Amino acid sequence: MLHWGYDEHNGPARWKEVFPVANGDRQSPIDIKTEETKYDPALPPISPNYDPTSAKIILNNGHSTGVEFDDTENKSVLRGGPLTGSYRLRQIHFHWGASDDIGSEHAVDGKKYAAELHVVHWNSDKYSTFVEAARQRDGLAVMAVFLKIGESNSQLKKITDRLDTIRAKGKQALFTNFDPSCLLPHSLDYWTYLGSLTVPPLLESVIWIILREPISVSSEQLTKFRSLLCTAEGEGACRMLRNYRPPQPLKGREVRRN
Ligand SMILES: COc1ccc(N2C[C@H](O)c3cc(S(N)(=O)=O)sc3S2(=O)=O)cc1
Ligand SMILES: [Zn+2]
Repeated sequence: MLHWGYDEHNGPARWKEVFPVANGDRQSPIDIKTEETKYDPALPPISPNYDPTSAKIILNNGHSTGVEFDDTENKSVLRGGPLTGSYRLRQIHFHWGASDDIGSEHAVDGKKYAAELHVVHWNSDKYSTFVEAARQRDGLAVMAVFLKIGESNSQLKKITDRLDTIRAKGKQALFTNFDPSCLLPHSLDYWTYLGSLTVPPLLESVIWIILREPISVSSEQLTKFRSLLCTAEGEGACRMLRNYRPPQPLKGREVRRN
């Protein structure tokens, strides 16, 4: 396998050849069986506090698109929920499929949404860099939001309207004055479990916080994601039609809800 991706020759089924942790005990995503989740009265609300001036750039990294934030100080953090201390906002990105009936990474009772937003944070109380935190069991916290096909999402439009300026892999553009809270649903009720990055190197360092209420996305907005390229300018154009990893074995893990 050359470079990992989501096609037959380099997709999730083959990642274990280069990243053996793909068969580990706390891999993500998972299918959340709601009947088996455990209500935990001790779980407090999650508390995102983001400063819009933290936003820096919007980019196409070849396997997703998203916004990167200035994480050189504690300006935008996530606290509460299952977290101890504060986790610093690093980036947001999306996962989607080749058609509207698939695309999310996590599933709920076997149901997949059209797409999934990930808001990535790292434990800046205990670790000094993202890369160091990404190697620790409690190093990362990713908040996931499901995108359900429906009305066009006016907040998401701020991102989908810029995708034609970053079509090729490696392209980026200035993107500031953006608070990702605008993409969160009304309710911050969540499920939480211990898992991993869903992209190589699949590090088992993520505390997952999955919001139970989805936000909307229109079919036209999703089409814009699928028009992104996973190849750089001048390379043979290959469209980013899908970039989700399928659900992985739970291996005895507990999924709690607040
Ligand atoms: C150590 O090598 C890494 C360096 C950087 C990254 N990043 C970019 C990825 O898009 C990506 C995907 C994540 S997901 N789907 O939430 O598990 S988290 C994340 S990232 O911002 O950390 C990942 C590993
Ligand atoms: Zn992700």
